[in-house]
Amino acid sequence: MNALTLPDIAAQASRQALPLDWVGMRGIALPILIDGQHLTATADAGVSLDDGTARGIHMSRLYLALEMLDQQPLTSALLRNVLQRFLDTHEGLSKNAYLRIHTQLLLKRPALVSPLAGWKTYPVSIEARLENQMFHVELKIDVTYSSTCPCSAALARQLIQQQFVDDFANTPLQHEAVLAWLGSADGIVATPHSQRSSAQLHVQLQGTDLPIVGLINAAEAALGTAVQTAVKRADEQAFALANGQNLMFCEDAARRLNLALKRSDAIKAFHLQVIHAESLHAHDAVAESRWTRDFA
Ligand SMILES: Nc1nc2c(ncn2[C@@H]2O[C@H](COP(=O)(O)OP(=O)(O)OP(=O)(O)O)[C@@H](O)[C@H]2O)c(=O)[nH]1
Repeated sequence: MNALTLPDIAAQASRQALPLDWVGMRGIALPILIDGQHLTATADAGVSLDDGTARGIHMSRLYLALEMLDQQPLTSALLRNVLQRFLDTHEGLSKNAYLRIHTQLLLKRPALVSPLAGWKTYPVSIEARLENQMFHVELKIDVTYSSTCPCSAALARQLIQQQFVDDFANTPLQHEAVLAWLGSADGIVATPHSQRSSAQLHVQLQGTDLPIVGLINAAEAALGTAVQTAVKRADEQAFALANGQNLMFCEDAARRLNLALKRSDAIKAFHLQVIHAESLHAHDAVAESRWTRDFA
């Protein structure tokens, strides 16, 4: 063997002629560009190995194709080009190509009342595949919000009523006295429980849009109680009002999100899950909803 000739094991014939569904690399570090921001991401890149007699795929070719994602804004068209490069560099070996990108989107969110703002992260996964020449893109996005239990709120209100009856029994009602009572600890003898909650949105996209920020905004608007960033007392009071006006079981949250996602023309189908990390229980309350657009 010539000293300059490197052994190429991948080009050898496989001892067992067997096609494989997915072969590639997981957890490749990568900068990507979304919404004008350079974000740190990891990518899982792979192809099917349809030629069962080939020993292996060419990992370096997939790795190098990912360079296309460095500089250009992430779009559906760019994802498709990367997948096509995977296949072009594996001609005769692979029919299907796969790419998953995991990142944390950073969005600056204004306070509810005060002129402040702060940053919030949203875990996002983008999954693209070119299968039998059909291109598919899916998004997974986590949105965190607050949920106050409507049952607990009703029970608390009943206790407040009872306290009112006790404190004002046989007393002529006077506006000033009632107002003072409402502002005292006796006026709010019980409080409903609320919890930090999370919505996990998994959507299949149609068309050319990659509406990551739009979907997050739509989900937060539908819930009405997104967790906050910078908070002064005026913001906390507005948040208390938002929670009071948006009392939610996990079922309510799932239904609100279902209706909001259906309104997006970019979505072909979705599966959503909401998780209320209960403060009443040591376990979580969970609801799921699926939907597929009817093209009939
Ligand atoms: N197929 C395969 N390659 C692996 C694996 N683990 C590490 N590699 C290495 O990935 C490296 C890159 O493979 P190739 O893309 O075939 O490299 P190459 O032959 O120099 O590149 P080309 O000339 O484009 O084929 C090789 O050094 C492999 O040994 C594995 O499990 N499967």
